[in-house]
Amino acid sequence: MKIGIVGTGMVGSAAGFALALEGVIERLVLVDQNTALARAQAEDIAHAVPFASSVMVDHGDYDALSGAGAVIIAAGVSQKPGETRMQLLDRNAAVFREVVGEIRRVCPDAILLVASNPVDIMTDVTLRLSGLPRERVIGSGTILDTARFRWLLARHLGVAPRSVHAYVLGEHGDTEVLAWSSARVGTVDLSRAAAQVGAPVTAELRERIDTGVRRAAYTIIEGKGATWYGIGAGLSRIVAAIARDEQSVLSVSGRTPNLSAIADVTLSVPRVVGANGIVADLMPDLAPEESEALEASATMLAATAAGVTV
Ligand SMILES: NC(=O)C1=CN([C@@H]2O[C@H](COP(=O)(O)OP(=O)(O)OC[C@H]3O[C@@H](n4cnc5c(N)ncnc54)[C@H](O)[C@@H]3O)[C@@H](O)[C@H]2O)C=CC1
Ligand SMILES: CC(=O)C(=O)O
Repeated sequence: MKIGIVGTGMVGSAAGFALALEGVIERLVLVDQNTALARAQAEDIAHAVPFASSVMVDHGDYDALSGAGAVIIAAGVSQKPGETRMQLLDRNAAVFREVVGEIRRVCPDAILLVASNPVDIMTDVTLRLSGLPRERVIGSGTILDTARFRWLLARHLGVAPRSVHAYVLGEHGDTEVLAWSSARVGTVDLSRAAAQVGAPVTAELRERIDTGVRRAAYTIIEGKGATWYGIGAGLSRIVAAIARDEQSVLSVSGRTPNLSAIADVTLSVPRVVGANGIVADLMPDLAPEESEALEASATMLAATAAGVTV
């Protein structure tokens, strides 16, 4: 599969690097309004290929995306220290009005994979700008928050993150919902598993992990200006699910027609992802307070998206 990346700053280049190492695609094309940057990133990533795979890495203008099966959009501005994701909305919506039209002109059938923030709103904007069916417009959503949740739980429990099955739902942002009640270790309910490995889940631990997940971007941006490795790997994971038609369950953002009382809202729940994009949604059972928090997140996202004219 040929994959395009539009926006080759920290996030786009990290995704490209992860894809080059993973090697599940055949071709990678990098596009940026800063053509010197796209060229340099492509050359640098290409120099990693001989160590890992045989992905063909190029840069180019939009026409070079022709034939791409999926295009990652990581163009636009990112948060400065202290800034929220939502504060990027107007600037990134303006970028997307240009970028989505160009991608659609060249590769009308490509799946669009949105990373730019606020990612749920940008995914909704992309869906409306592109006119694509909902299954072909995917936001990275809470794939990164879910990884952060699993990482912190795994460290506490002393098990591999891959053996922790837990999801973050709703917004990729301040109102996100950690689904503690449906978390499992192997097949065992989290609190019973925690008791069995001698690492109980206390209220203090829940508070610490909740803050660690919800505030991760802020603390990393404070320390190094941006986040890129986690999301780069997450984007590569979503592309792999598409390229290999895996039908893997991933927490990604997409238009959701049937979430409680809200008719149409773009947010994350676990979804089955394969060659055609989002194939099905898999809503976990939630505790009442988690359902309430998810509804609040959805209400905020639906109202914010409705305020953006495309
Ligand atoms: N979804 C997630 O989990 C995450 C999302 N992000 C978001 O990803 C986005 C990119 O972040 P970074 O790579 O750190 O920013 P960056 O500033 O390093 O890169 C953005 C790139 O977009 C390019 N660009 C801007 N306008 C463009 C246009 N009209 N056409 C083509 N290219 C254009 C710029 O030239 C720049 O190279 C931000 O919105 C950031 O908040 C960042 C981390 C995690
Ligand atoms: C920046 C961002 O959205 C994140 O690292 O979660």
